[in-house]
Amino acid sequence: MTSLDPTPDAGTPTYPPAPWTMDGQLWLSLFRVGHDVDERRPRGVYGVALVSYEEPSPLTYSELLVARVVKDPVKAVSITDIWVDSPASVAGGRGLWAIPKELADFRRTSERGTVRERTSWSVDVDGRPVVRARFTDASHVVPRVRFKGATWQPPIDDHRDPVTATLTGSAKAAPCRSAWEVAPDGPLGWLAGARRLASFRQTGFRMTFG
Ligand SMILES: CC(=O)CC(=O)O
Repeated sequence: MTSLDPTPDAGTPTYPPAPWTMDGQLWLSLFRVGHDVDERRPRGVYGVALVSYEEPSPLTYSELLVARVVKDPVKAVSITDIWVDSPASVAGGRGLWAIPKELADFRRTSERGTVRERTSWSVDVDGRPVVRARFTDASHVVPRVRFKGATWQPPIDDHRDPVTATLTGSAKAAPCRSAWEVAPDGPLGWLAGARRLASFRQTGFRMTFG
């Protein structure tokens, strides 16, 4: 895998060139936020996902992201908040696609029975909780389905214009049970009172992004 140094500055982590073909697993819940939070976070439905990017992905890391669907100027998902535990992923996400990644600490434990799997996640920033979440699912027994979509991100850092990126892939996907605790005084405190609508798990996804 070749790497790109996004700027001539020493100190910026190198990252793989786009597109990234990523393998992993994902846990997603949809929440309805009943009030406008700020300009980037109007009232509406938000997806909150925990993702584990695994071998043979060109970068392996854990991720917490919050996103909503936008229709203008394109129909796409726009990520409002995102943390990962890989400095190279932060640099690549920001440099290639204007995805506003920051660093956090992640812990995940999983227990698999004959059919069901139970997974717990915790995410902290600077030693302070952001979210805790628990899931129970059986997605590893369902057939694989294809998905495709796009992200649209307003400019950050050195970007002058919004950035759109496409994604296509497949995964075993099924509804799951979830329980979330969002730290009310943490960076996602604006989600703390939101109503959970549904939860899904993707096992064994492979997607090409960008
Ligand atoms: C390719 C990516 O940037 C995926 C992600 O980390 O959100």
